[in-house]
Amino acid sequence: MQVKEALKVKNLSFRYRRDEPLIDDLSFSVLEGEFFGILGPNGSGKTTLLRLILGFLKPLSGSIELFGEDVRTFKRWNKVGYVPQRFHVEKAFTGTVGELFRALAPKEKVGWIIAYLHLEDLLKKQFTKLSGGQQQKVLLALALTTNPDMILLDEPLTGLDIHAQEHIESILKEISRKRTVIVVSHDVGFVLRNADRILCLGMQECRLIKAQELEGMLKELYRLH
Ligand SMILES: Nc1ncnc2c1ncn2[C@@H]1O[C@H](COP(=O)(O)OP(=O)(O)OP(=O)(O)O)[C@@H](O)[C@H]1O
Repeated sequence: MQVKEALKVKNLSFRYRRDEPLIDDLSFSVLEGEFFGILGPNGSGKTTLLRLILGFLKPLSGSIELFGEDVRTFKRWNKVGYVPQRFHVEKAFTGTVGELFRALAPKEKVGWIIAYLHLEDLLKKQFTKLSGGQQQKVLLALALTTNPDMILLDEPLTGLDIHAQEHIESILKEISRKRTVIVVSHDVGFVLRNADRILCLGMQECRLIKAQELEGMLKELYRLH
C-alpha cells in the first residue's frame, strides 16, 4: 500500500518584513500516520513554520500542500487540529471551559472528546483558573473536536510538572495511533521517545533525521562537546 503525504513543504522561504530570511529553501514531507518532531533553538522559526503550514502567514516563495492540496486553496480545515502555545492563548480565553467548547461546536459534536479526555469536571471552571496540565488538556481537546486526521502542537509540555507531562504524553501517544502528529518541542526526551522522524531547524542547513541519529545532531545543534 502506498503511503501518502499528509504535508509537503517544498523550497519554502520566509522572512518577517525586511528581516533576513528566517526559513530558507526548506523542503520536507510528513507521511500520513507519522509522529513528526520539530526541534531547534529559541528563535529558529519553529512556531513560524507551524503558522505557515496553517496558512496564517504567507511564504516568500515555495509551496505547502496539505493532503495533496495547496494550502492557499485548502478548505478541509476540519481535518487539521492546532494546539498553540498555552502561554499565547491564556489571556484570550476568558470564559469557562464549557463556553469554549460551545463556541466551537454543538454539544453533540464535542461530547465524545469531553468523555474521551475526562473533562466533565472542568466544564464549569474558568479556563484561566485551571492548572497548566488541565489547560493543556483542554487545548488538546479543543483541537480534536473535529476529529482531525492531523494535529499540530506547539510546545505541549512547556511549564508542566512531571506528572502533567507524562499525562499529556500518554494522551498524545494514544491520539497518534490514528493520526498524523506534528509537534514542536524543546523536550528532547519526549521527541526522541515518540517521533518517527525529526526536523532540526536553526542549523546552517535544516535537516531531517531519524530519531536514532538525534544525539550527534543535538551536540551540533546546541554546540555541546
Ligand atoms: N510577528 C513577528 N514579526 C517579526 N518578527 C517575528 C514575529 N514573530 C516571530 N518573529 C521573530 O522570528 C524569529 C523566530 O520566531 P519563532 O517564534 O518562529 O521561533 P521559535 O523557534 O518558535 O522560538 P521559541 O523556541 O522561542 O518558541 C524570532 O527571532 C522572532 O523574534
